[in-house]
Amino acid sequence: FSTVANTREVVFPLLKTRSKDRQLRNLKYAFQELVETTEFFVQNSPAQYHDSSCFVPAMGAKTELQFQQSSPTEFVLKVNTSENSDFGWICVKMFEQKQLFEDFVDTTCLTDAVSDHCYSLLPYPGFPASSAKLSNTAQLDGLFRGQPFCMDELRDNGFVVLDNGPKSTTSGHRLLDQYMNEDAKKHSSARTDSVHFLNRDEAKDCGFQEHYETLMGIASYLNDNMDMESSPHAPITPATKDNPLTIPNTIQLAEYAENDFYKPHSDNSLTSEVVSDAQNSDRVRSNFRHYTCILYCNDDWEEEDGGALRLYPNTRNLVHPDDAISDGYDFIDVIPKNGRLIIFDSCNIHSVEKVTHKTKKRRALTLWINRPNNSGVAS
Ligand SMILES: O=C(O)CCC(=O)C(=O)O
Ligand SMILES: [Fe+2]
Repeated sequence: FSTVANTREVVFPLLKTRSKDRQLRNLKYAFQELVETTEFFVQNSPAQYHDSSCFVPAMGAKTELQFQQSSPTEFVLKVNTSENSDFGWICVKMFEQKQLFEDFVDTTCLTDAVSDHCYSLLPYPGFPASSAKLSNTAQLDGLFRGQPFCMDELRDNGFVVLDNGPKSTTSGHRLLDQYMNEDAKKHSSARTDSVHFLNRDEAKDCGFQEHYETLMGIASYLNDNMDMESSPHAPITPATKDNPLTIPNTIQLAEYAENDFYKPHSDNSLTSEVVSDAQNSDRVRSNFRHYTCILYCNDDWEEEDGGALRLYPNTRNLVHPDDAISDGYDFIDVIPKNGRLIIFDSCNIHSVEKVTHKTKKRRALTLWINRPNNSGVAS
């Protein structure tokens, strides 16, 4: 798509058909159906209706759309807005109904506009950490008190492993497994596990309420208990009152079966953009994630079963995750034992080594704690 003054457009190549006339007529009907079935769009006036034009009330009456033939081989969606994000939203709405158009035009150009739009949106900043309505603060206190220097460890080393988190049972694991279907499978070259985002009710239904609340409670605990003075060795700046940690409302359930893996990556990578502020030579971060918290739920997992979490503690400034391996950075292997909880700096590179056991499932519940203020994300 291109920008011409205040008109932005998406050009749809017409698919080759025998009946051009019918194709063009059907495209106009498709657009009318889009306008009629999506409240986001409203027809301009009955008189103009046959022009396939409409407006978008949510964006002010001035944002007008036209959908028309622009050449013998192309149809074009024209949007007269100066706002890139308005244009992006319109493409998203059209994408949601793209089956209306698919038989007549190639909609790939829409996919590009939608993904550009999604990447341009700021990540969601999360809810206040104190909004976690906990029924088990005692449990959380116990978790951290069992390891008196865990806050210092987290601050100074960028990770801490706690072994007294809630444990789960085989019958509970079976309930979690119900969420793993073909849709949950990650068909990606970077990772092959299956994932589902569990909300509070789902966690409760499976008997994982304590797991959910423990994970959700960590951010509030860190806000209250972490030493606000930054240590000279600290790889991470701790949260402060001005830059508190926040939480989402779901936790990721991920399952790895035999041969599943997750290649080295950062949960909050550096983008190729460089911060313009001369005082800060860091590049722009891709999201608000500050700490990754993972709680493992596995029946007797052993080292020889594979599936270790391999964490490279001093790699938060690497742009290319594979450099952690090729440049020989130090790493630790964390065996995903039942009830084990790891908290680490989300910027550090880590991987899940290939699961080698033939039948065991490797389950992990992950919560990403955000720090939206002063995060390094470009605004
Ligand atoms: O399950 C793990 O140990 C790590 C998973 C992970 O890196 C992720 O989901 O981003
Ligand atoms: Fe990760």
